[in-house]
Amino acid sequence: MKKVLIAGATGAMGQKAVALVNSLPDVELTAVLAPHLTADQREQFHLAPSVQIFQELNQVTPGIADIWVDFTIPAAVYTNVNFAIEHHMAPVVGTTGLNDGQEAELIEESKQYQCGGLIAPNFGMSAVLLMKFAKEAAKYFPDVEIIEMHHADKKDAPSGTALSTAKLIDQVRPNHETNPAEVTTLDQVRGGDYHGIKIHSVRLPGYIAHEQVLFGGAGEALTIRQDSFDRQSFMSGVKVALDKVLDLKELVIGLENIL
Ligand SMILES: NC(=O)C1=CN([C@@H]2O[C@H](COP(=O)(O)OP(=O)(O)OC[C@H]3O[C@@H](n4cnc5c(N)ncnc54)[C@H](OP(=O)(O)O)[C@@H]3O)[C@@H](O)[C@H]2O)C=CC1
Ligand SMILES: O=C(O)C1=N[C@H](C(=O)O)C[C@H](O)C1
Repeated sequence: MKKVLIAGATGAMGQKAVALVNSLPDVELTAVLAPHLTADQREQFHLAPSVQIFQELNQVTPGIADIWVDFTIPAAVYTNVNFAIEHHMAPVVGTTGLNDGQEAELIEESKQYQCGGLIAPNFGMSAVLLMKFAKEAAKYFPDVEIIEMHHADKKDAPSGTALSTAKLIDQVRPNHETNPAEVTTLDQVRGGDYHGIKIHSVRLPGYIAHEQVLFGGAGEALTIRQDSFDRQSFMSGVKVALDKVLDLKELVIGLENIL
């Protein structure tokens, strides 16, 4: 039986992850890390009496879990994953906000501690495929912009998925010309800029998680879009990660690399 700790267990994604782990025969939820969770809220968050509740990272008992699932906040994820690796808990990370330098450090650390893990900016199959298709299309359409649309409570912008999409496109797209005569009359109206790829972040109630990649060419355009209408859709990817993470030799970035 694989033992699992869920960090962020009371959040929108954490609650889905608790339900997933509770439903699987070969994994056991042994602990949660949740800053404001108290013992009298166990039932509300579907936590068995055996599940240890930790409100602070430094209270977490080494050996309490084999796998560390993280759906927390950008400000906490680096410290959490660092702690998980140092205590031989294989991280399965959905939390966004790690920068390239932090990811590189965590990969090195995972090698040093011989602790495999996965960081997936998106556990949904539609987003994984969108990124793959966008990378392919960018070889032929160097002019591209990304629009990501999320629920109004999302704490970070751009989304981790949009940033990953831009990085994948940047790896393959040929040089392209931007319009040198462009004038803007409103601050940041052209969106954020990742190596010349514009990213536009929309935050609205009613939305969950959606992304469009728009490619423009001479007399034609290609639009690739994915929609996550329900957070349950991310759980098939989390399940794959739970199945495979203990076999990984180091920290891997991207669900597509373990499918
Ligand atoms: N990879 C993927 O497929 C997906 C990734 N995400 C990402 O997952 C993350 C969480 O999203 P979501 O569930 O919607 O966010 P929520 O705001 O609903 O949940 C965040 C949770 O983290 C908890 N938390 C805050 N600080 C800490 C800490 N230091 N240690 C442990 N827990 C902490 C919060 O507790 P409290 O409220 O008590 O402060 C809350 O329960 C985001 O980064 C989001 O982008 C989201 C969807 C899919
Ligand atoms: O905060 C969210 O909701 C999501 N976050 C991830 C991201 O930033 O890409 C994944 C998905 O878009 C949902």
